[in-house]
Amino acid sequence: MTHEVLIYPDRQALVAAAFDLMVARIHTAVDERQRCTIALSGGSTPQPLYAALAQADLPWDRIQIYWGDERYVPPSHPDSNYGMTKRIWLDVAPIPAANIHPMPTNFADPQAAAAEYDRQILADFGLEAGSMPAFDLILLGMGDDGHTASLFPHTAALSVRDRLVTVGEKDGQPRITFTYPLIDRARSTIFLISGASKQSALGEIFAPTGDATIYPARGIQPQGELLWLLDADAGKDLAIAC
Ligand SMILES: O=C1O[C@H](COP(=O)(O)O)[C@@H](O)[C@H](O)[C@H]1O
Repeated sequence: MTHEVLIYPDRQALVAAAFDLMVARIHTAVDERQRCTIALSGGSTPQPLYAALAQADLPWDRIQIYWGDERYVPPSHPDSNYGMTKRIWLDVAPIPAANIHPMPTNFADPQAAAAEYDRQILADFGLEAGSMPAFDLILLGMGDDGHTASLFPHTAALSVRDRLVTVGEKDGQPRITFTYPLIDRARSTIFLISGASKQSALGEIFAPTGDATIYPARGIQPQGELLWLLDADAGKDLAIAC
């Protein structure tokens, strides 16, 4: 399977490439399986991509949208990954409401929220407990510290192998996150990474040896396609290290 690093001159070119790749993966999935299951990242980097997708002519009724991680806040909170995506993309595109599957953040115990999303995904995919579904496309970002989804350095979520979804933690605050095994089952995993602040973590992630508990994005080892899309600011000097 393809594992590739692609470096684009600037953020605009990065977003254009990610848009073309996502549109192509959506059409392939719909042609082959009559639907496309996508898990999205949050944060700032994918926002222009989501704005572009909002205007795209896509088979919206065939697209099922999930999130790979979420901050434990209500959808109306400025930090909500779902809230951001809704405003920029999902409120604009003609996607049926039933095809949008935000992570729950209304349980008193975030573990219960993670368990509920796990259950929902299995039910939506028509699978039994203990199965690991294959998303058609998982979009990932990466923080300056090398975290991806809400798999943060030195946290318990990094060791969870028996569930689809678990509780992550950032600075003592809970997050909900896909686990490594669920991400690794995806048919296509696309990292979207922009900006010079990501250079140092990327250097560690692409070093021949290293520790995924320090740089969690290093632990992503999908059996399907893996594409690292970087802009030149993020990928500076990386071609040498790869
Ligand atoms: O907290 C998060 O951060 C990462 C990276 O975000 P960015 O702002 O540096 O693009 C993101 O991928 C993740 O989904 C989000 O919850």
